[in-house]
Amino acid sequence: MYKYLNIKQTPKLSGSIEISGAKNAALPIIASTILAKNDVFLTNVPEVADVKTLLKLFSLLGAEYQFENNSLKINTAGINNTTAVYEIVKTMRASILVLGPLLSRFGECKVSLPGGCAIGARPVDLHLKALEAMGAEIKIEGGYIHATGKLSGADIIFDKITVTGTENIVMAAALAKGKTRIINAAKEPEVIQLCEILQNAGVEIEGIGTNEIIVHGSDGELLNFKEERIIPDRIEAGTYLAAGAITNSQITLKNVIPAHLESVLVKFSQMGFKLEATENEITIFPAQKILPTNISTTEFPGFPTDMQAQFMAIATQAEGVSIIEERLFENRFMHVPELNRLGANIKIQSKTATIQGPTPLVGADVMATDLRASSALVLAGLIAKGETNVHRIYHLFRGYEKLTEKFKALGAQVELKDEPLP
Ligand SMILES: CC(=O)N[C@H]1[C@@H](OP(=O)(O)OP(=O)(O)OC[C@H]2O[C@@H](n3ccc(=O)[nH]c3=O)[C@H](O)[C@@H]2O)O[C@H](CO)[C@@H](O)[C@@H]1O
Ligand SMILES: C=C(OP(=O)(O)O)C(=O)O
Repeated sequence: MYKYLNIKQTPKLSGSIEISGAKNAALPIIASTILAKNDVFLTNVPEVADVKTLLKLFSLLGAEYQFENNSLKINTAGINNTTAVYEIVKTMRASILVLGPLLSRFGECKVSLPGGCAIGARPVDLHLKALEAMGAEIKIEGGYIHATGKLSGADIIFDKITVTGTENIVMAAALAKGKTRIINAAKEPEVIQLCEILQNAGVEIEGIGTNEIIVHGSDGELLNFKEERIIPDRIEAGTYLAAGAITNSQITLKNVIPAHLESVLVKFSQMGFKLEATENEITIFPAQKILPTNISTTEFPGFPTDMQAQFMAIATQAEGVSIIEERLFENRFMHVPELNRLGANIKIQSKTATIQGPTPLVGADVMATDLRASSALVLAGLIAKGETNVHRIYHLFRGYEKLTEKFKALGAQVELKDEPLP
């Protein structure tokens, strides 16, 4: 039975919540355990659908794990199958993250080619070209990437900055023979944590957190992982701050790293919200007047595309015209027609959305189309008059742990309900 999320208008939120571990850090780090020779212990692992999907894939490959209370113990010694099947990859594109480590450990693997998704075409050509430069032979057969060969270090120049592309090549390079130089590498905190964990496991890596990473490969020797704690989810944190902002309330988030949210915090303060941050907490305070904003999404440390939809929801309540440009994904405005159904006045021209605020919102039935688009609809539902029902919410559970519990803890009236049969 499918569920939908019923949200009743909530004039004010209050209180505090804990932010979970980052989905986009946990996924590559779990993938990297393919390179381990020992049991790996990870804590602060979010219990979200994407993590469970990756673990299901690991079971199919022959790995063993225990996952309880956000702690994961994983052993990949028993991997005896190197095919990531379509049935898994179609539900989660990030499955592509097993390509680099499987190939570097086993010299052969097959990974279903991820198709496009709701936010764009999202090719993986840059991952494949980089692996070819390291000596892999890549064939596309029956919808699968079939990669073979022993990897050697190489100079890789990414034509575009790619997060999972950088992660795949760092993992491939960790076991390759010789030195791999990745130029135009991604600098996201999740990429940094993956590099640091591999470094703690014995791989020499230079330039972590810069756009040129150098990995000295172990030439096939498996790694000795330490126990590691997944960093807090900066996008989950940004989403709850956006809930504070759209309801113009004071709320506090615990277990966050404010430095990972700098570009997002700057936009909140430009919109009139006061913020206070300590080492691992952030409090947002109401604005006297919500000001319009101009946002252009870009790679870290710029404004993240994964926060674009949430800011669009807030911009519907700003006094004036906001302009939001989406520069990373060509189809990441699927929330716009749904926000307009709630009463927003948003026009799209090519990569740019123009939001005329403030517009009163009125509850309606709306459809979630992808993870962050869904969260923008939940935010809008908090302030929409009456009740809003967000359908297809399985998207939300890909990336938000204990979503209803956390919103309820902040005083929101949200309920999961069973979809009535047609
Ligand atoms: C699991 C994970 O960490 N997902 C994040 C990751 O996705 P993901 O790693 O898939 O995103 P990329 O950084 O690779 O994509 C950036 C741009 O490069 C393009 N591209 C990428 C690879 C390639 O081989 N060819 C190519 O053309 C993409 O289509 C996109 O236009 O970074 C995105 C950008 O910050 C975030 O929105 C996602 O939440
Ligand atoms: C786009 C996202 O995830 P993915 O890359 O897994 O689709 C996201 O986390 O917002």
